Amino acid sequence: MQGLIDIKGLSYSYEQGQPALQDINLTIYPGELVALVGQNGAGKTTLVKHCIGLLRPRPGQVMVCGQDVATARISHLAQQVGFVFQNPDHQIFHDTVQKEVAFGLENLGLPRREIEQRVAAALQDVGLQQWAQVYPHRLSRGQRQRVALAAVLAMQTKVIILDEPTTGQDARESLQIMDLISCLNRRGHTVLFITHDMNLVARYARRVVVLCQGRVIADGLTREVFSQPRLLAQTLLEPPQITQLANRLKETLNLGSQIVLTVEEMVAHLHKANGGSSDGQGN
Ligand SMILES: Nc1ncnc2c1ncn2[C@@H]1O[C@H](COP(=O)(O)OP(=O)(O)OP(=O)(O)O)[C@@H](O)[C@H]1O
Repeated sequence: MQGLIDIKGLSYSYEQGQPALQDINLTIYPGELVALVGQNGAGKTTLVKHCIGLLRPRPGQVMVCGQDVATARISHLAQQVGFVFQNPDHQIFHDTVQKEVAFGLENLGLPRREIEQRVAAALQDVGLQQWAQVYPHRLSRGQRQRVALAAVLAMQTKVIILDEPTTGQDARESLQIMDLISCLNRRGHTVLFITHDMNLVARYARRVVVLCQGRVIADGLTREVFSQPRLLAQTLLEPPQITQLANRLKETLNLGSQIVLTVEEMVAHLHKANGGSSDGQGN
């Protein structure tokens, strides 16, 4: 299958810096929901900036929806791939939420009625419909993050990339954002998200890519990657606590080689160990 994002031999160094990326080879396929993880400075943001044309490969090649980012116009890429920055204030600059979300659509020259419909739908998706006429910087950081997400949703891009989408959200809002992202993925968007939260990875991502010092050190099913705690430790990451607890109780729970990713799975295994019948495997 052809990848929507296809990265070959990508390396990158900032001026006078250590290499931020070294020989990255990575393909993201249509319909995937992939988590990109790694400790601070591992190169995650640098990698995704190449996918939206903010950085140009040197050397290497990055193809996004069939376009080579080395030569594609950013405005063309923006119709295929949407990007939500870690800090929403880097992308919010209009004086109402409505105008902010409409901006990309106006640049595309869409009819007024379509713009209004898309903006309303996007604001509804992120739960901000009643804030349409508000000055964005009056909103909380979590709400501003959702304004930025709405602006991307309104563009209806095939690919959505999010750099730590739950930063500034409380636990309930984080789950709401991730549920929305998961819903967008089921509606057909291909999603790549950066996070430091391994519980979110375990709950939402079927595939995880681990970066360490600019290199991909693991890329596979979340369940398989989290079954290798020593590999994760190279980049100071740990599987979720529930996964670690289940590993310690492997024999009691009769888990064999099965990996537990969520509390719900743990409960199912406990139930089974006590004579119930659920197999508890999700992703
Ligand atoms: N604009 C820049 N100029 C110089 N060096 C940079 C710049 N941006 C990032 N770097 C360096 O490149 C390396 C990778 O940074 P990057 O921001 O991609 O990592 P990250 O994994 O996204 O980190 P974090 O989780 O802290 O956001 C780091 O060593 C960082 O200091």
